[in-house]
Amino acid sequence: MDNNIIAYITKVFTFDSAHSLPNYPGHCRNIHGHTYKLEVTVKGEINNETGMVMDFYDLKHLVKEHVISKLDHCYLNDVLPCVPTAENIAVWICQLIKVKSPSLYQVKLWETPTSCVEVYAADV
Ligand SMILES: Nc1nc2c(c(=O)[nH]1)N=C([C@H](O)[C@H](O)COP(=O)(O)OP(=O)(O)OP(=O)(O)O)CN2
Ligand SMILES: [Zn+2]
Repeated sequence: MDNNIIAYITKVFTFDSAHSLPNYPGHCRNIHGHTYKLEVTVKGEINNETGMVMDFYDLKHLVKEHVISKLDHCYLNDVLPCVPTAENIAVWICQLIKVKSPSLYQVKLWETPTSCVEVYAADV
């Protein structure tokens, strides 16, 4: 394969967390839980020797160690320094991963099966 070919690889995770949205004009101001689905995308050149942008194994362990372990079965209001909306959680995750992996491209966070947010590493 020629070098310099760019690809985007994505690893998918789930975690269960509780949160509440203070001052929200509805029942989401009460503590409730979600099974969040997290999609982490890394962009890079396909390495000629490995045939990979990044080993899925390495991406999995990076995200589990630095993100999932901090959020799973936790009360997000106690973890994040801001209101734990889907948007803020995704930005927080994106910043954490970007420090560890500069080739991070995008974080997509599903709060419910019908509600998601996308944050691009270039924007945080
Ligand atoms: N922009 C945002 N809006 C809302 C957020 C958020 O994080 N960002 N969060 C909530 C609630 O926490 C909760 O997620 C409710 O979301 P919603 O999509 O309304 O959930 P439903 O189960 O009611 O979804 P349906 O599929 O439409 O039944 C609220 N808003
Ligand atoms: Zn919620």
